[in-house]
Amino acid sequence: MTSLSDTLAHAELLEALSPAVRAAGALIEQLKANGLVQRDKADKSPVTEADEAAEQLLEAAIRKLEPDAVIVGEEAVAAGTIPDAAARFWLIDPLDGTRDFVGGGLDYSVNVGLVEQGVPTVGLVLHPPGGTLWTGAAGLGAWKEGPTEPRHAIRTRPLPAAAPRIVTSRSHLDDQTKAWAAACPGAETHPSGSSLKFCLLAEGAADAYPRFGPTCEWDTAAADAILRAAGGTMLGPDGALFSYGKPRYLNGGFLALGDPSAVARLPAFPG
Ligand SMILES: Nc1ncnc2c1ncn2[C@@H]1O[C@H](COP(=O)(O)O)[C@@H](OP(=O)(O)O)[C@H]1O
Ligand SMILES: [Mg+2]
Repeated sequence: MTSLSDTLAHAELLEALSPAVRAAGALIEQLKANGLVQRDKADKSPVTEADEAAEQLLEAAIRKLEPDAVIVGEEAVAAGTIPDAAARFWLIDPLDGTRDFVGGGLDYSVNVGLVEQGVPTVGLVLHPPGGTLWTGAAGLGAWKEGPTEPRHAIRTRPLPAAAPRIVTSRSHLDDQTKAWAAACPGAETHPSGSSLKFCLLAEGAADAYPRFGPTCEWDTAAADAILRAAGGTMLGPDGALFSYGKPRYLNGGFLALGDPSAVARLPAFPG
């Protein structure tokens, strides 16, 4: 069995997994260029061969580092492989934003996150169309790198006094979210798809991401780790830090913030 002392340090995990996440992104782009075959899962959400192939690649990359790793992957769960939550486990969403992806949109991402004692501690998020990779690890910091920008540290920004930027789901925008955003004086709202919303907070390009409806833990863990490592926070409806390893890996609503002190200056969440 792998013990905590056997596992690689967080910085080494980021280094070892970055090429795998990039390879998964390249595979997704290649399969997209070849033409996608789409079908509906039991929950009626779409899935393609790109989701499944990318998850297999990522799972193999984690197993190479940690043969006994507990890995919770979106497509494996859909196929009935649902590991019990452990003190240390990985969450993979090989293609977050599949609806956008199959619709020809570009807001989709590859996500790998590590959870330790309920806290997301390591995260990698790739935007395959743009080739941008965000990474972060608890206590170490967060980084961004892309074709036109070398790897550099990112930080969240203080909540601006005027015109805070609120990111919301494009495909699951509900009335509660609209009402919360409308109650923020002078706010600009930007609908977008997938975990990329957290990355905008992490790099200081947006301030809040309210989500009232459910998501799954693999949708948020990787990007949540990056956001926290960049100085942000992620709160549940009770105002406590959002935790992982919940029943069925199902998330309730959350409020992700770039500036943790913003919670006192924004409308009450969930209201
Ligand atoms: N009712 C629901 N229950 C669980 N997860 C949901 C959900 N509605 C949406 N999601 C999740 O929200 C993700 C999309 O987020 P967004 O709306 O911000 O783009 C989807 O990820 P996938 O595309 O990986 O399936 C999906 O898992
Ligand atoms: Mg997802």
